[in-house]
Amino acid sequence: MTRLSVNINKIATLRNSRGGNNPDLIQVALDCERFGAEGITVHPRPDERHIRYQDVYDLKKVIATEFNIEGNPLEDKFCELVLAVKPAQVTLVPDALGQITSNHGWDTIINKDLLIKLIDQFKSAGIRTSIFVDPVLEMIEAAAETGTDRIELYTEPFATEFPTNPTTAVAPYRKAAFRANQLGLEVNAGHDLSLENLAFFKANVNPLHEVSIGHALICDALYYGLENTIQLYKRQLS
Ligand SMILES: CC(=O)[C@@H](O)[C@H](O)COP(=O)(O)O
Ligand SMILES: NCC(=O)COP(=O)(O)O
Repeated sequence: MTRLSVNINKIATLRNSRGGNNPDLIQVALDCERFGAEGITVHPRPDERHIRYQDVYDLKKVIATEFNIEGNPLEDKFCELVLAVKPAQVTLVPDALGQITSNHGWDTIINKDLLIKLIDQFKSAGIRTSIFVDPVLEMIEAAAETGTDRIELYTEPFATEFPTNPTTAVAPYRKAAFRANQLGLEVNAGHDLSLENLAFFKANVNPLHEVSIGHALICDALYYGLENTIQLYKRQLS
């Protein structure tokens, strides 16, 4: 089974654009769960341009499915936030300050000692860990040596190449998931997954424990409505 975790960053972007509380992030998270989402993902950034740190504390109080917090552990408040909130999962992402969106995975070889320390800290607090990586075998092998529970495969390159050459686009991900599985790592995936490319990705990448999807899903919800959209995405994963 592949779980669908809905990333609600874009709901917070819309809310923040007018300074009030419309749409209500907490209500949207609860509705995503009611409509079938198996998890909620947020990726707070230091500029709080979408998810605010306070949102993360507020969400934790109400979320009944799996709460996944993504972010860079080198940012000032990130580790403190995650350790206080204790989500089901933390996904470590090596984004630079001010980056528009995530655009690469960790170099798990160069950062291995740092990652070992962080993973130990989060796992000791009972939080499942995931490391955001490109589908490169050496990076996955080094990730396994950090003690992490999972990796999250960064899927933007797949999504970009998918329309012209789906088989070539998915090949590195298929190999990466296979190797991760051999090493005892569970596999998540995310970034630019969509209604168009998700079923093909799922059919080729095994095992796949969770996908986190935000941008395309929220765009689709403008046309199909949130409930229908979540059901459409879940159908791609069944
Ligand atoms: C790690 C990842 O791929 C997503 O969390 C993505 O970076 C979402 O962040 P933004 O919504 O800020 O683009
Ligand atoms: N981890 C990926 C994620 O949470 C959502 O990425 P996107 O669907 O907004 O590109």
